[in-house]
Parts: sequence; structure tokens; C-alpha cells
Amino acid sequence: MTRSHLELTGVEMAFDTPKGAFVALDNVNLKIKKGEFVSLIGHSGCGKSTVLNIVAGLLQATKGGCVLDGHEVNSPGPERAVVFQHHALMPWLTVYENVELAVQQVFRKTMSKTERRDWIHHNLELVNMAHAASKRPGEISGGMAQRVGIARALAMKPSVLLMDEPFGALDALTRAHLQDSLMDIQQELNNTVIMITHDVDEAVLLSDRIIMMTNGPAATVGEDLRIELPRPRNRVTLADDPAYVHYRQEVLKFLYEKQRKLENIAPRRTARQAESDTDAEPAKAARA
Ligand SMILES: Nc1ncnc2c1ncn2[C@@H]1O[C@H](COP(=O)(O)OP(=O)(O)OP(=O)(O)O)[C@@H](O)[C@H]1O
Repeated sequence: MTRSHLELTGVEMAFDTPKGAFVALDNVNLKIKKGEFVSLIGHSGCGKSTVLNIVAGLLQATKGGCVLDGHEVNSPGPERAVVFQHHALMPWLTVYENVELAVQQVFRKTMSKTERRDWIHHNLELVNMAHAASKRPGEISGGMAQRVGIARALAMKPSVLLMDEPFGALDALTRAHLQDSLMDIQQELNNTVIMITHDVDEAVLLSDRIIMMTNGPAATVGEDLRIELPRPRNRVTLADDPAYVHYRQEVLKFLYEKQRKLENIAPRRTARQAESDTDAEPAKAARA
């Protein structure tokens, strides 16, 4: 039997708040294969970052847990590199030194100084940033800084790359360039990627699977859509591809019909429940 590469089982996440426990996630189950590109999509506040943070080891689930290659995840580790929406580079270090910091942390004992230098340059070249190695974050654009953040993550040779809206703060053109680079890099390295996005086109273009999350509180996996578009993928030719259009519509339907309706029903139902409501009317509305 082949074991899953990454597995979330029965994950519940309850946060302590002044008003009591707030259950953000309830019974999240997810199995991810080595090399899969998985996107998490869902309305704001549904719990996507919470899922990512549990996999990163930055948060500990209150029930259930995450297992990577047979090992329980309960703290951060270099085999799970995180790329945030805002690059989080050290402003006083150069581009080269920012990547070096991560490389030192992981490979100080296993790579010679020359090997480390070549490895840093290799990763900067992967994201087309070798030319700016001696610049500081304040001297480069947001898109360039985000490239460095990706190079820094890749340079740790993570088996899982976790990305929280990595292109969310970028203009459309830079975003498209970086999406294309990420597809090329991932095809070359075969990293497992979990990416949070709010962009339906980005999710369909990049992913092997799109995990659509229900609205919180107590959010869970609503639908799991497999994107069977051949690779390499080209955004221009895909735009008119009937399969691409279909996948896109499936995600939009989930977000703006299925989840929107449930959202709208909830307050009405609560008010009526006080007067001993039955489920008949909300159920009818959800089917409409
Ligand atoms: N430390 C915390 N304490 C209390 N509540 C929290 C905490 N962290 C997250 N939450 C709540 O848990 C829910 C899920 O938050 P999360 O950040 O995971 O959502 P998200 O889907 O990533 O949102 P967005 O798309 O807006 O970034 C939200 O209601 C949020 O307010």
C-alpha cells in the first residue's frame, strides 16, 4: 500500500477568544501526493491560512493532525518552506544574503562554502534574479522581491512548498510572469505545493487539484476538484479551452452560488430557529 506523502486527518482548530472557543476548522481531511500542486480556495476568513499554518507547524490542531512522509508535524521545519504574500526579506541584507541565510540554516554542515555559493546563484537564476544579487530589498520592485522570497524557499530544497497568496500583492503582468515561472520550476523540481489563492484563474492554471473550503466557522473541505489539463500549460491557449472554462465555472459556482447561498441563509435560519424553526425552508433555498 502506498502511503500518502502529506495527510491531514480529522483536523479541528479551535482558537481561544474572550468569548470562548472559536472553532475555525472542523474535520478537515486531505491527502496529497508527492509532487501535486494543490490550491486552497474559499471565501475570506474560512480558514485557508489556518490549514497552511498547521501544515507549516506554526499552529497545532486541537484535534487530529498532519503527517508528512510518516512523521507527525508539530513544529516548523526546513522541509516545509513558506512563501508569504509579502516577501518578508531582511531589509538590511542583500538579495544574495537573504537566500544565503536560509541556505546556511539548512546546509551549513552538508555543503562546502563553494557549493553553497553555487547553490544560491542557481536558485536566484531559477527566478531570474541573479543579476540583482547585490541589491537590497528596498532597491528592487515588489515582484522582484517576491521572486527572491521564492528562491529563498526553494533553496532550502523543501519537499513541500507552502504559499499563502504569494502573488496577491502584485500587478497583473508581474503576477502572470511569476505564475509561469512557478509552473516551470515546479515541473523541473517536482515539489509538492500547497498554495492559497483568491484568484480562480490562477488556481485552475496552476493546480492539479483545487480544494474548495466551505465558509467558516467550522469550515471544512467542500469540494475537491481535479484539474486534468495537460502540462506544460499555456494561459493564452487555455483561455478558450472548453475543459479550462468548465473547471473555472465549477469553482465560481462553488464560491458564488453554493457558498454564497449558505451564507445568506444562515442569519435567517438562526432568527427563525428561536421560534422553533424547521429545516424545510433553508433546504429549499439551498437547492434553488
Ligand atoms: N489566533 C486566532 N485567534 C482567534 N481567531 C482566529 C485566529 N486566527 C484565525 N482566527 C479566525 O479563524 C478564521 C479563519 O482564519 P484564516 O486566517 O485561516 O482565514 P483565511 O481563509 O485564510 O482568510 P483570508 O482569505 O481573509 O486570509 C477567521 O474567522 C479568523 O478570524
